[in-house]
Amino acid sequence: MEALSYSPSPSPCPIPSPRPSRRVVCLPTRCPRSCRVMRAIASSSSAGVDQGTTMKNKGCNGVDFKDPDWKPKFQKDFESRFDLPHIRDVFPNASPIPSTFCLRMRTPTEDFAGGYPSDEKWHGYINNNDRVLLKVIRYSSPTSAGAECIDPDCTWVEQWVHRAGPREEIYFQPEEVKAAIVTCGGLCPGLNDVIRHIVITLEIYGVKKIVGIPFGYRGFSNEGLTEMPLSRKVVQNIHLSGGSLLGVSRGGPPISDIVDNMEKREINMLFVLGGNGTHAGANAIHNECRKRGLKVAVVGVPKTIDNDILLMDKTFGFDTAVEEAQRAINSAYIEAHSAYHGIGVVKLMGRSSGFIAMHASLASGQIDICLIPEVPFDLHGPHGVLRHLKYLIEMKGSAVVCVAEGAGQDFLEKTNAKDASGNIVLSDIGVHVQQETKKYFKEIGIPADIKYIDPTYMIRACRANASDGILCTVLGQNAVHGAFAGYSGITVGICNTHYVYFPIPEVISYPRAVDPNSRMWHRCLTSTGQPDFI
Ligand SMILES: Nc1ncnc2c1ncn2[C@@H]1O[C@H](COP(=O)(O)OP(=O)(O)O)[C@@H](O)[C@H]1O
Ligand SMILES: O=P(O)(O)OC[C@H]1O[C@](O)(COP(=O)(O)O)[C@@H](O)[C@@H]1O
Ligand SMILES: [Mg+2]
Repeated sequence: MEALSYSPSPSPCPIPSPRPSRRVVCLPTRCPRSCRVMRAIASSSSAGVDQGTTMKNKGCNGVDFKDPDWKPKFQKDFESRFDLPHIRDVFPNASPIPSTFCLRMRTPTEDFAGGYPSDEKWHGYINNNDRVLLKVIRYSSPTSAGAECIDPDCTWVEQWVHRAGPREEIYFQPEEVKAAIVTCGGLCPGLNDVIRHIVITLEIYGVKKIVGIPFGYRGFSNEGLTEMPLSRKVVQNIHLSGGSLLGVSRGGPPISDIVDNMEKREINMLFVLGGNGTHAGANAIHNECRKRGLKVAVVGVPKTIDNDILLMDKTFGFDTAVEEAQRAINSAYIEAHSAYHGIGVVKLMGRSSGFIAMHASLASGQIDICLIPEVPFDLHGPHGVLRHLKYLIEMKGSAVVCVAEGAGQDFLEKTNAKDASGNIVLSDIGVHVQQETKKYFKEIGIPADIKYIDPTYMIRACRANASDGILCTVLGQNAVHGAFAGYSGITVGICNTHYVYFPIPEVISYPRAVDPNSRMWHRCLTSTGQPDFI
């Protein structure tokens, strides 16, 4: 094959045409989407930032920046938002007992007779007042790359969240606990690892009654689905395979029915593994339990390979999914590279967030065009994707496109269909890109060999890799610690490499998305060499 000289982009500049820099100028949480993306349009040379009249004086959290005390007020508000709901809020007289969690276990037959591990002191407890910094960069200017500012001057405001871990005092007697685990939504690598570690940790606390709820929230309906007794023995090897031991589902009964069912089964600790929808459900269950005066701890573990949960470094399974996507991308690359004028198209998951596509493209280094829902593009026209594909075929003989499932939905006919959970059923952008590419090359009279690969379910049905396995372990353990500490309506996450608890509403107020002005997206663009497609 003749070697062609290749410059990654038709423009003289290898990086796509300069965009106006975008700054998120308010705290993401609690901001409506319109406000959240309110941005300072600053020319890259401009030191000053025109934040628009709204942001000049009033932030989207309703903060009046003219008020000299806005900062302490903001911090107070932040603290109350991130305060963790606790059993004591409903049962003020609930008194704690010393923790039964101890890592220095003795052989059960000797010192374990009472059901608890050794009573030897283990000084590894978390203090209730321990905190983790949510934001760790002190931006000196709103024009600093990636600056997330609260006020127009980008003032440094410490934002602390609660540290996760075992407490010295607990609010549940282990022998009175009936713990249930439920996995909802789509699959994700690592679900079994989390289940395993929740069960193991519960047993270390001394809990004997542990059950799995089959097939997500549906398992709480009266559909004849029986709960699955869980123990260390049952879960010992479940992490060796993907999927969920308990099964998953979308949809399910109303919240009041779920809580009725929990009451009937006497469940007073519920561990909920799922994404945005599942967490909305978990929070509603938590509120319903409070309304009914039930002493129940509801704790979430965020599960989404889309990585679209707010405030966390990442969610479990994401790394595995990205790694697994490499296989599909590499196959597409080999197919494309081996064919005469070969074009590979790979569709990856990502309903509204393009994290998997972006990270997989970046990791592979084999993608020429990455299309994600957050970045609009034209397929046709002088700046469209197809024109660029022609350029790539002429210049280097092959090309590989990675498209996230939620990208380019405007080009497709809307089905208006929803799945059982109420999520919009998307049309297939991968097939569309494939078909339009075929048509385009036929029209312009250039032969092209287009191969479409859709590894959608393969990347989420696999077993967690080692680093996700460890993440799942820590999250699962911390979920149990949170419940025993008396918290409810919380979820657990990794934040700046530390493990923390968040009140559920703070992490699901909207799906986390790729910022098209982030340095990561720009890194992806430098890797693909793609221009703007608008
Ligand atoms: N707003 C909501 N309130 C209560 N339950 C919800 C809500 N949205 C979704 N659910 C329930 O959560 C479960 C999982 O939701 P789904 O959107 O399918 O997955 P994910 O949790 O991964 O986002 C389903 O059983 C669904 O019925
Ligand atoms: O075919 P299913 O089960 O609806 O799953 C498809 C969906 O799963 C996801 O990967 C993850 O969705 P959830 O977080 O809601 O499970 C989406 O990107 C995708 O649209
Ligand atoms: Mg979801």
